[in-house]
Amino acid sequence: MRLEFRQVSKVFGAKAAVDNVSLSLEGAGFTGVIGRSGAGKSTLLRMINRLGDASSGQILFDETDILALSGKAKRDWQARCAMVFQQFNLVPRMDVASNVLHGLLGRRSTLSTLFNLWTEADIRRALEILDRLGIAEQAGKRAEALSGGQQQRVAIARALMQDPRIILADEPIASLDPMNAQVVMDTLKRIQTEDGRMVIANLHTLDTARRYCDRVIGMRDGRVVFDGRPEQLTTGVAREIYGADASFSESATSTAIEGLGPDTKYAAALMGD
Ligand SMILES: Nc1ncnc2c1ncn2[C@@H]1O[C@H](COP(=O)(O)OP(=O)(O)OP(=O)(O)O)[C@@H](O)[C@H]1O
Repeated sequence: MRLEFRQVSKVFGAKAAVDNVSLSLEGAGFTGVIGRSGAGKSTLLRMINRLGDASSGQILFDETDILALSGKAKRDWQARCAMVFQQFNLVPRMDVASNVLHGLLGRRSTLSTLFNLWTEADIRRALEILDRLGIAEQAGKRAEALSGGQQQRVAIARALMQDPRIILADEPIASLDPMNAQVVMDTLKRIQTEDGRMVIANLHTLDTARRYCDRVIGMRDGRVVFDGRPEQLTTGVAREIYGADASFSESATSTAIEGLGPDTKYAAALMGD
């Protein structure tokens, strides 16, 4: 599988949130997109599954121009590239299993959705996915009763229900404590390596990008300013991506997954959040 951006831009008013980006992703890798707040990471991701349309350029998936899709073809594409969000976007009062089954929305008739007419096979699959992600025992609970890390795993389970080729994760761990962040990142890594899905994740910390990604894309002011392997992501390169001055410190972008990290408020301030 191949996802290719050809001179893609997205303009809001006079501002180019994404500015003439060309890049190509091949196969089932784990790609991290990093950059300070406002660099254009979310805008880039949202264009892939057509949550936001590009102003110009082309995005090709295996030679299909996905920006030209409409109607059913567009909905089918959106099911093939599922999105996971920072705030999980679950239905809080609904039980976990139903939240997962809602991943099938768009593939079913409105009527069967309205009356919760899931097939037995669908329900079995939802439970299998929850089991695989280690949260089967939560299936009957309301989503809002779960911890943030568990909720994000439910969101990933909902995404998997669509059997997507691509998983787009927009700051999937930004609202989680270090322990839960690690569980969620491990989960994303597993479904990339075990299932052969392409994962593209916007990440706000360098150590996470280094630890989980095969490839890192650095964005600054809408442009791709770095595209390489995690080991090429030196402190100097990071400084260029984040545009930080001499006070930039590598550890300031750490999530402290290992429990050694810095004050994350300081990191957020440094990156302009
Ligand atoms: N709907 C919109 N209307 C106007 N401007 C927008 C809109 N969405 C994004 N922008 C602008 O586009 C730029 C890129 O935003 P984007 O959210 O893609 O950045 P980001 O790197 O994901 O940042 P963050 O980490 O804060 O989410 C920002 O300057 C932002 O203000």
